[in-house]
Amino acid sequence: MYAKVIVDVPAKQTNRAFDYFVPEAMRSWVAIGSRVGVPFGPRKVQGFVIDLHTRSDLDPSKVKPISEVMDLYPPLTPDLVQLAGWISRTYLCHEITALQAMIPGALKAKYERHVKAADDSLGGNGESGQFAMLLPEQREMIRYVRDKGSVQLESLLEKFGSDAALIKQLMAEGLLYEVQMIKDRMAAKKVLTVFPADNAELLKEAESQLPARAAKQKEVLRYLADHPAPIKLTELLHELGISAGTVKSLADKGLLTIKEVEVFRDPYAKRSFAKTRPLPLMPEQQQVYGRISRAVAAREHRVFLLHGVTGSGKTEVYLQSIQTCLDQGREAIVLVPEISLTPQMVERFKGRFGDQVAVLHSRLSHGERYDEWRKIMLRQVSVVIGARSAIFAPFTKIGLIIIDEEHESSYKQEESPKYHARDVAVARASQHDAVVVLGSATPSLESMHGTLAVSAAARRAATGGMPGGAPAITEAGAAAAADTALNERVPFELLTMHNRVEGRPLPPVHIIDMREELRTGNRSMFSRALYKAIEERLHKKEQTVLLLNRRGYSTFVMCRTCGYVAQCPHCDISLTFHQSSRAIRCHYCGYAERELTVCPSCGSEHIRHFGTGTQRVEEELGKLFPGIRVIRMDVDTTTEKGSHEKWLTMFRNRQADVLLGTQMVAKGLDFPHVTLVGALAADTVLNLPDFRAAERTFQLLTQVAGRAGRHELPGEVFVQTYAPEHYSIISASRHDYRSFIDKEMTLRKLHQYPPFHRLILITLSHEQIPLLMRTAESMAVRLKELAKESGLSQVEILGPVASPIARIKDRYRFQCMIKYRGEASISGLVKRAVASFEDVERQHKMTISVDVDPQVLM
Ligand SMILES: Nc1ncnc2c1ncn2[C@@H]1O[C@H](COP(=O)(O)OP(=O)(O)OP(=O)(O)O)[C@@H](O)[C@H]1O
Ligand SMILES: [Zn+2]
Ligand SMILES: [Zn+2]
Repeated sequence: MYAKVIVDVPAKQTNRAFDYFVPEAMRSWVAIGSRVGVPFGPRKVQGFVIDLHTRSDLDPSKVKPISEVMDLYPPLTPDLVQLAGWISRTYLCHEITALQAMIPGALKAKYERHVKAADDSLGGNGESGQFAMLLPEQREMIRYVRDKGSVQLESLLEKFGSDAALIKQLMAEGLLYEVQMIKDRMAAKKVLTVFPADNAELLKEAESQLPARAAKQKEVLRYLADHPAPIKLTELLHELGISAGTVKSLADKGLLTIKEVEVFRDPYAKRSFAKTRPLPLMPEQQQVYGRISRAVAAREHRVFLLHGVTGSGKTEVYLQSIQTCLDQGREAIVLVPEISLTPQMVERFKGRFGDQVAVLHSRLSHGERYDEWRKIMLRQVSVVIGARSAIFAPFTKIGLIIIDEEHESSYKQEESPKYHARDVAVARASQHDAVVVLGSATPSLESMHGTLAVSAAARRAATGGMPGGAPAITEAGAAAAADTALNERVPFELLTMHNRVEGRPLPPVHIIDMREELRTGNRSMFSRALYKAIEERLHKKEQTVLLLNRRGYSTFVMCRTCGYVAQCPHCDISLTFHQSSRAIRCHYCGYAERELTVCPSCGSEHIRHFGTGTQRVEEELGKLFPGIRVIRMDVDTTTEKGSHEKWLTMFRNRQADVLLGTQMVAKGLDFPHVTLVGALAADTVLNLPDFRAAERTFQLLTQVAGRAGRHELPGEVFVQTYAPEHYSIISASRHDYRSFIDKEMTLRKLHQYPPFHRLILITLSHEQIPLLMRTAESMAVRLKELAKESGLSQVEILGPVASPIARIKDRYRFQCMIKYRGEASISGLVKRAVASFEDVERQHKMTISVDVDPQVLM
């Protein structure tokens, strides 16, 4: 039997499967999705089996055998392996990178360098010849390595005073040689557990026969007869105040056994979740639930876009739809944005489905994540809730995939593989004939466009070709054929919930023109109206949420005398001030220096951090309302594990009057006493050079406004802005998604932006501008040539231009943008263009990165 293996060497030359022989003894363990260790050149590397064959096209004598199988059960399912191929072709990344993204960090291979001694290292006749010529220390080393079999290089260096030259010499002479070992980063956690003999009578009898001086042993036996369940060794010792020796001697007598048992690190072990029952649904919820659950029951691959206003009860619809899915014996995946993966959200799912739920998010430790993932592997759970990468949960019978807040840009991964979880979800659901629900109060333009694409898809199906009849450049062969099914997009079906639960009204939103405030002499960051509203809430003991959108509003450091702005010496961006460390820091490369007290340019002392940081808002609140209790949530206050949870619990328990924060306070929160929401600077995002600026502004304002008045108490919202006439702000203030989407769609179409045109961003970076510019120029030329050659008329190549952030870590950056229309896959074209620059990449250390459907254009 032969295996096709993708090896853990992310490079263009190795981005294909290699054939390996599967030795007889391993046959029952090797399957598609297995992790294996294989010889690769002089080294041993980890790889994934993506296919199995009875024969190989290569000369059998040249095919090397697999050296080890890493797991008892393959960590990837066959459908995930297929999906990885699709991801690598769709997002133009190495297949190994896609496969690695699907397993938890704990399973990523750790390569250890070990040293072994050559068989004849002691010389032909004992310790003579070559050996005798060595330094005493070197002889000592060889003996040591021989004794141990193999020694990790670092520990050898440590033991022998870290003189690498001595070891190098031994290697050069062939007396020692290096081998590579593959280790997991993390192992399953095991604890010693005591299993009493299962016959209580036997234990009692043994107890009575033991001599009186064995009092401790007698006590253990009595305890175990009364508590026949297995117990952790440490617990037993603690419970009875005895030593391990006592238990050991009972084990020797065969009255109990001590075994290592796997335990799961459970981040929620100490929490209990009150069991909840399905709520009777509101009429709109009932309708939507009916549509979804019928599709789930019919096992049809369908995609629903659920547009439900804030507080319309989308979560309850998700929960009941999942129940339908579980009732069929199938599994469900729920994706939520990282920042809204709050305890409150987890509680709702754990409360309904209890131990059937696994939770995957980045705040878990490596070990906790690994254990949650293993619960999925071992089929101990049937629901997983998690951030982006939870879409790769190794379930085998998926019936339903839910993406909450589907418009969130965090569903796009910014590093390779640069996949969009929404698109991956649709592809994965099609593999399982599963239903996808995309939920949001502010659906993205891309998804809304998906609901309009019905007729286009129907047309394409009829003609069997690509739009406009242009031939698509895709890859030849079986891979492309395998992708066709995953690329086939079903039209999205729009479901709408216009009303909040119990007919509660959406809160009135007041737009405050901050220019007007300034003209009439108010220089504070709070408008008079918002000030009054907060005062009123304090008086009535109701709560306030304040949003300060930090994006585009960095707390940069500026000299008020000469205008000097502190910049990173390695990147073209300004340094930002960090209160906790009193340092100024670069967000891109981590460069940091101490806070400035005098201007390095003019010597003035009037240099300070600028921009309205949450910190300054907190200070000002304290001045305006003495005694006010404020909880501040931003990157500085939420780095500590569990801090997020702590702040929100405090706020829910009404231990604070104001919750002040960045985007993280805008989503998902559901607190009954919040009656006021203030957005302090609504328009900061509008100034970013990003065609999605208006969409982001509308979404953020709608979401944060949605935090007010969700329960009995009516709410009210104030939006402070310098751009009160902007349509995104006006539409958000009227809760008018329709008018926003119409206007925005028209503009996108006019300017040929997504969702009407699609984008691929190619970024090149290098330390020297001339070479970079030349390469970027020829990249654009090459792309144009290829587009022309293949007769793709609807492809436009823009650039090259300097990237908005023109330098990062001392490397300059240029970009080319490809704009194209329709569903035509032009990935083959881009791949060929990039491939023709392989030599430049290698020789000159040029970096070329490709981002398909980019979310960030910097
Ligand atoms: N059928 C129902 N009957 C009574 N209360 C309900 C019902 N459905 C939902 N609720 C309650 O209404 C509130 C709002 O629901 P939920 O948080 O699910 O809204 P949502 O649509 O997810 O809102 P958002 O998009 O703002 O997060 C919650 O407190 C929820 O418990
Ligand atoms: Zn100055
Ligand atoms: Zn920097």
